[in-house]
Amino acid sequence: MIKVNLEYASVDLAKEIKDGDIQKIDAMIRNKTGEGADFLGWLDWPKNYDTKEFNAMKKVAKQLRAKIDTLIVIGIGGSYLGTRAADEMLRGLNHTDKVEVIYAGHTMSSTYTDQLTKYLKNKKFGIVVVSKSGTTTEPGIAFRLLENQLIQQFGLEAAKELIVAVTDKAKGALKTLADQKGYQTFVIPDDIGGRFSVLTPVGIFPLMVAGVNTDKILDGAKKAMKKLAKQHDLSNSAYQYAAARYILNTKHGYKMEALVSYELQMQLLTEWWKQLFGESEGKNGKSLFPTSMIFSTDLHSLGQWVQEGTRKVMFETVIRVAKPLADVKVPKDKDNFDELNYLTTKTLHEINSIAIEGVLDAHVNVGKMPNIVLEFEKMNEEMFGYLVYWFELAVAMSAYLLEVNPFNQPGVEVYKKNMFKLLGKPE
Ligand SMILES: O=P(O)(O)OC[C@H]1O[C@H](O)[C@H](O)[C@@H](O)[C@@H]1O
Repeated sequence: MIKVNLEYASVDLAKEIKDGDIQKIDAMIRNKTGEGADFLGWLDWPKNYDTKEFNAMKKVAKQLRAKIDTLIVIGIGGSYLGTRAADEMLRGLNHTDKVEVIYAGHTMSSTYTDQLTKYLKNKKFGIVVVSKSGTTTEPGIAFRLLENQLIQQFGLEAAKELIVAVTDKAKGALKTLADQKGYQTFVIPDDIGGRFSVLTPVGIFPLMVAGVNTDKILDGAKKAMKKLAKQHDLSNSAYQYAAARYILNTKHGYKMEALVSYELQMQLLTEWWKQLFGESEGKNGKSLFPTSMIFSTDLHSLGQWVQEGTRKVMFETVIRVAKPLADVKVPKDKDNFDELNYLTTKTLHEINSIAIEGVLDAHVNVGKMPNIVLEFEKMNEEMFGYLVYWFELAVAMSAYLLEVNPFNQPGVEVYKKNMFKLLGKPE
């Protein structure tokens, strides 16, 4: 379902990396002998997840969905980006669905929070609050505010049916609070870190409430798991991608990778990818800075920089989708004042695909910017599950190639400590 095309990348895997090194790291991942191996629960998750819990989630999600018109998903980082990535990629602007999903707790903006609380005054809303640690400040504040509002609007008893928490099985303030107040909880497994957790209740439960077919997402992930588990060397496409970006970074001197999609509805997917790669690899003074662009949108802003700005700093990784969720025809117009009739023999997706060809040529051959092309078969639920698993395996390989632990994020604590000190948080 994903092919890595290195035709435009100026990388020769056979010459620039030893297949033996890839095989060694693959064995380290599979045998769980590398640094951070306690957090490899995602590796077998598509076959190991608890179907009983998933059936219970389906039931609760159905009940909640029947009661609300708006779902507030509270969470930050790995506790929200994957859900929103799937929601936007799969549902997008599909307002025919009965539940609108709004995200909170990923910001401390007072303006956003105030606007949200006002917007919810006339809504029948429910809350899914997600936090692995159960102690993160942003979702904590958002939950305190919105829980209060929900209780005021619908009463204490109703709150027990309108609020669900996804958190650690035993520890953290959120778990204590949910148990004390009688809110339903679902579990984030101990051995799966936040940014690897979208296929656990973290992403799956809110997506169920949103009406997304999560069985298909998990089918896609299982497909990826099965296929990639058989390929221990550079025949594995996730490893090809990891190796190519590693070579561009460490041997050709590139410092940044921009993930580019021509699908507007993959914008949040690129945000999810940024956390996955940024937190997994940005350690010990190493790794590429992960950034992203949406084309053709950003060709009209950053396109100039990409074409002619500083060279040898950034390369692009382009997602090319073969089959979109839907396609549109450009209509014929008898007057043709806008002079677009020449496009009416093509669909919008065909035009978008031709744009990719033109841009690749401009950026690679004229602009001398390497491009890795990721060929995605389609853009549906199955594909979402597949690509999540695929990128997770790729980042594990990629971080181990850099000799960093893919599964911790010690640097994130530095700002938090400062902030808590300044805020006078009790020890
Ligand atoms: O799920 P939580 O414990 O609330 O954490 C949410 C996020 O915040 C932290 O600061 C971490 O750096 C992220 O990896 C994590 O995804």
